[in-house]
Amino acid sequence: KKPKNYPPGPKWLPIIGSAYVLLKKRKQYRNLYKATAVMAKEHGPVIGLKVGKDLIVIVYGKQAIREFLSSEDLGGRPTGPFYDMRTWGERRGVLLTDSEYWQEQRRFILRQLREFGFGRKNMSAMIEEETGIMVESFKKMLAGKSSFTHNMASAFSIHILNTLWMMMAGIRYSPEDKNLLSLQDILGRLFSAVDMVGCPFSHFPILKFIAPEVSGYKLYVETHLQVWDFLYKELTRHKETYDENNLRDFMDVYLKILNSPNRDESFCEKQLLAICMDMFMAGSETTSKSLGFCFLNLIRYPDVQKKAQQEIDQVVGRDRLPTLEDRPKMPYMECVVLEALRMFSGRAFTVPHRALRDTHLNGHFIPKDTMVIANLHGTLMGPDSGVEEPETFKPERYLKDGKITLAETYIPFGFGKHRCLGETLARANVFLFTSALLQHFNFSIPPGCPPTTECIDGVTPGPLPFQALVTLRD
Ligand code: HEM
Repeated sequence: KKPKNYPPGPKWLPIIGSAYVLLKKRKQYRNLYKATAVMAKEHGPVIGLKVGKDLIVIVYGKQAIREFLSSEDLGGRPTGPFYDMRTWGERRGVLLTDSEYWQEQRRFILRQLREFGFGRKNMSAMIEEETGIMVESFKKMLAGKSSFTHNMASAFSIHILNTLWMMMAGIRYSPEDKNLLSLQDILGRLFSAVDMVGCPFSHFPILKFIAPEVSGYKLYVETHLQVWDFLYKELTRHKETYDENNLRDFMDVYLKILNSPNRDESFCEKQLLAICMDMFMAGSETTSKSLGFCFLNLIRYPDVQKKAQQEIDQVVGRDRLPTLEDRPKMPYMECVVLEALRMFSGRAFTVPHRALRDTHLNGHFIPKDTMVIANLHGTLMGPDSGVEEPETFKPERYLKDGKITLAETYIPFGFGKHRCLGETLARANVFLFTSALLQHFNFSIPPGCPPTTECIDGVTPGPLPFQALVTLRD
């Protein structure tokens, strides 16, 4: 039965609840973010759903999103068979990262990542090396000609995986390496098996038993195990080569804590693997798809590209790659990054939260354990976002008198207790990859191949494959 004053939403049918409306609308609008934006028009900024056994609330619109992300009561993380590490943690007997544990781990991760990867110097050098590799591989693809066409929607994923894996385990693979390609493949399959608002088998647990293949359960378990094994092998290697006086990466710093006698109980080996898994899940597709949106728009808006290149030429020149030290002198490029992030997050959702106790949102009752998730389209592109022509790629919108000014509604990384941990790394990656490529190449629409602006529906929406004509700059 619907709880009293539960947020308005489509009618509930027995057993399936409102899943059928969500599915129908999703099919009609081809994207979950569009479907839920339309539902917000019908029902208001807080939409109450029931999918199978789960209560799910979707939040849309700038004010409701602010209230949601500021709420302590809504600061839990989902439990149960779900997209993140917990499911797989449960099977493996991990200490569940419920809210308190997570906040402790979160503080630790942020502190340590500042040293291995997020600290300005290390991070810049690490990403620059990778951008250099990407520029060289593009030059190879020219094969003596002045231009070639390339699918830019998926061009970045291997390189972004490398930057993440460098930070976690100190390993850089060559772009053709078997291990790296297999990791990319496994993660890709894992993403296709899950969904931001859960998977069929999490809402209808019986599907696990009666339809393991069709419900996606089998694929989900298999791919999780593969990533787990990949991480576990590396952890074993780290333990064998560990040297207390030479901490190489995030795994080593965590091992140091594990070796100390008075460590807190939330620290354990499985927790470390779970964090690595989370970082792959949260950091790989998000960053590479933001870069995909960036280049999709750079070919659609050649004037923006030209302006960015002028700034790069002026500040960096052509003799060395751009670094993070150049960033304060490149406000236009910085705005290109901000706009690319808006294009990505404006079609995405926050991570799912869970109501820790009975509470209220926007005047409606939210029972304990309801899953709550925000559609960021509401605050970054929606009608009340305050963003003019939200579908237009316009870096200038952030520049006021030569200074970058961000509106309160600009929250591509969320905010509050679950604010993105990887913001610094993600922004550095988008900045350095985009400026290094623009420094060396022009990108344009190949004759007769206009790109589509439709995007892939899924956990993280990305541009559909599109070709760019890549030409060496003179
Ligand atoms: C362009 C790239 C990225 C975007 C747009 C992005 C965006 C977000 C958003 C919107 C959230 C949810 C905030 C909330 O629910 O309140 C989030 C959470 C998170 N992100 Fe990112 N992210 C990006 C890259 C990364 C990277 C590179 C990493 C890791 C290295 C990362 C790690 C995380 C983690 C661990 C969380 C969960 C935090 C928590 O629950 O406490 N993200 N991100």
